[in-house]
Amino acid sequence: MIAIGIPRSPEIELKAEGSYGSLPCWACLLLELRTVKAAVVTCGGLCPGLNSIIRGVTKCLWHEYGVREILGITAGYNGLSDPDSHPPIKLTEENVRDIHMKGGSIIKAARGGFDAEKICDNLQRLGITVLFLVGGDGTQFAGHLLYEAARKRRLDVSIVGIPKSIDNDVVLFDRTFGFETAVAKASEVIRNALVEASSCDRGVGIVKLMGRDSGFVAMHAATAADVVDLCMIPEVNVKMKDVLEHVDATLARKKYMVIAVAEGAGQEHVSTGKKDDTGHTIYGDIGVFLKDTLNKHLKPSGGRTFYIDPSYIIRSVPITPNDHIYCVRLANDAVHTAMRGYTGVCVGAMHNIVCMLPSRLIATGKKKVRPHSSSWQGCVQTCNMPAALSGLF
Ligand SMILES: Nc1ncnc2c1ncn2[C@@H]1O[C@H](COP(=O)(O)OP(=O)(O)O)[C@@H](O)[C@H]1O
Ligand SMILES: O=P(O)(O)OC[C@H]1O[C@](O)(COP(=O)(O)O)[C@@H](O)[C@@H]1O
Repeated sequence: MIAIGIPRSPEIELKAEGSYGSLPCWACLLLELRTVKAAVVTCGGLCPGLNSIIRGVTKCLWHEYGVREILGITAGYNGLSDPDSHPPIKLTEENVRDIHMKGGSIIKAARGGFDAEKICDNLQRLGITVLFLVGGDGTQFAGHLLYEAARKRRLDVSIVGIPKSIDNDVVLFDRTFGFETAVAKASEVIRNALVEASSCDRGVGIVKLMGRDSGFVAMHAATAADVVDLCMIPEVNVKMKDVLEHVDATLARKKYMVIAVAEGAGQEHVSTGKKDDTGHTIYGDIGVFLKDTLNKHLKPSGGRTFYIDPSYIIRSVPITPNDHIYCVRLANDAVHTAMRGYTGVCVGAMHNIVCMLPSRLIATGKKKVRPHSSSWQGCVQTCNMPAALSGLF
């Protein structure tokens, strides 16, 4: 594993030196293991693989370090700020044994509830010395704030983030866990849409996929399914006139077609101008807009749409085998990172090597599809989309 520009937690280093003179850190940690109390929390929306991460962290702590005090914090940051209302559960080697077989998070994932000072109080009160934060850029931003607050108090706690995003929109790291699973499920749904569309004269299957700000799921699923004629992503603005022309040309050629659209695509046509309580933009429904617009457009010629919105089905499925392997790797490396006293960091793969980076870097924004990239242009080519919809003009 590689550490990029990261100092070790000074508090932990000082203590180790004070207690054990010049013993190497690894040995110090082995001697300190009796005092380790770990906790893991899952924040934000669901994503395939959360249970694999919880299990991987628990098993690594249990078997590699002999840690027996492991808490699953329930309901995201709510459970850290207010553990009396959201009591933690004990994680053991036994009660996590088979949890990777199902989707979701056994400790529940949630938004809201972040309060750095209250969380520091509770970390002290519960005696937590190692904390794993599983969540997206928002969670890791909050994780950075928590690291700063803990540092000010000189709390002996290692805070290590494991970035999560079904949209694969986490910056700097190669990919997020769960993304491959989402693409596999989304491709399957796209093929269902093909069955409907192609079993009807002038049928148009529309599949709306997750991706508020980044179109990786739609792009990869469209490319992988290899039956899509139009893919729309948030990073590429399109004119409805060009969309309708492409629909007409495709139907004239094939008599049916399939559209994969990311939920954040085409917001210029459906913008609500509103934000929710947590400050996130409320997106207009591009899927329903496309369905209604195309139904109106196709009615005179006898065509129709088949609209599928599988969002929560996709993110609630169990993890695929390769993705599970990635989760185990991330979980193990997160544990090794924390047990060496690093804090305020996230772990993830860069060029397929698991690295740790300061959490504040992960929180600097969202990764986006680049319209000029070979991935997007490859998707455009696979879908046989015209230049006007390619994002190049
Ligand atoms: N700027 C912020 N300041 C404080 N807490 C935040 C901030 N952004 C996110 N959080 C906390 O992290 C949680 C998860 O963030 P969110 O953006 O909803 O999902 P994700 O982690 O998947 O990006 C939020 O509900 C909130 O508790
Ligand atoms: O309905 P919820 O739970 O607010 O979540 C919806 C959003 O979460 C996402 O799945 C993204 O979440 P992550 O990238 O953090 O996994 C979006 O694609 C979707 O719009």
